[in-house]
Amino acid sequence: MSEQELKALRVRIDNLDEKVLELISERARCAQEVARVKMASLAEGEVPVFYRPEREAQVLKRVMERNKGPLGNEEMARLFREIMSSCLALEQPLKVAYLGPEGTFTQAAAMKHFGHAVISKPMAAIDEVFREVAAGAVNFGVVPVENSTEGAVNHTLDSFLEHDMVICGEVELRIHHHLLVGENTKTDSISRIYSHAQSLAQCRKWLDAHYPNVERIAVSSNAEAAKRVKGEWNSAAIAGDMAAGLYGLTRLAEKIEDRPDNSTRFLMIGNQEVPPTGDDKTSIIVSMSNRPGALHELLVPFHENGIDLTRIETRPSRSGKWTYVFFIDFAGHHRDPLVKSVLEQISQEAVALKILGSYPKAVL
Ligand SMILES: O=C(O)C(=O)C[C@]1(C(=O)O)C=C[C@@H](O)C=C1
Repeated sequence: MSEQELKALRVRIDNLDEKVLELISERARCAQEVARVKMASLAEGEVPVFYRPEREAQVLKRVMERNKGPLGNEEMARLFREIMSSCLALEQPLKVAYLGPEGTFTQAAAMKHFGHAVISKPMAAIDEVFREVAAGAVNFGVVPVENSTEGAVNHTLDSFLEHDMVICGEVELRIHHHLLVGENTKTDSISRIYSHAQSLAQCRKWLDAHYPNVERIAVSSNAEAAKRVKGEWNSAAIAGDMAAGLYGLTRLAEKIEDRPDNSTRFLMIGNQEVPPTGDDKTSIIVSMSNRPGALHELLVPFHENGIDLTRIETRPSRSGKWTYVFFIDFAGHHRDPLVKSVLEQISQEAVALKILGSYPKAVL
């Protein structure tokens, strides 16, 4: 390519950037107008709801449907995700608590769902995220709920039994783990590897093969593991890209998770009910009396009405020995007539039924 060609293309890019800039600014002014309309149409005592997850899901889907490339759909939606995040911040800057410290996969999930224009607050434990939301100190919380290799995150499920929370979104994140070391690490003398228990489990086979005699130490998060390694010469951490960047560690081995499709699903929790989008999921907790056939009775209405169950998890209930509650996720919104009738049937058989929330299926 000649210098002249390059120069001409850069002039074209500059011109296009000016147009993109003007269009983004126009969109942002439009969002400010939306905020004004929302404020003007409030009934007395009503609080404005600026964040609209159902609308955001619609916008992102539309972008993906209309995208003609060469950028991929996900890439394009990610750009629009950030534009919308900044537009919302003009209306109201959202405060979001997540399972910290900084650099965790939960923080990455929060950014993937809300974009970067939020005020984010790392919390030391899952229960603290729930409490922060319940206290109204933040608008939303982000917690992990299940991993494709290791299964349920029980702390999260149990926290739903203790707090009245509304699930208003979900996000899935591909989890890549790396073996990380600091500048001073003697890589041939590694005698301990730190990580969160779930991550150690997700890399068990790799560790057995490559570091069979090295002590594995479970700590509160991957980011905490990365932080410890920074100051030690004989240790390594298993953590992701965000933690590596934050604590200045380098990758001794990349993508060491045993399953290449290793993914974690996260939930957004708050107090806001989300209207239907036509492509939603609902999460419920049900407790049944301890008698033969109870689980069967619970599942039949879903089957008979053709409702797709996406997940069922059992946890000990807090109210008696050897009694259980079921966490169930299924396709549909609790306001859909079919779902409504299934929930009515179940509530006739159940000891208790609680709708945790209906929310748009993850778009990104
Ligand atoms: O449509 C709205 O209600 C808006 O506030 C606008 C907008 C957007 O930028 O598109 C911003 C924030 C909401 O969460 C959803 C969408």
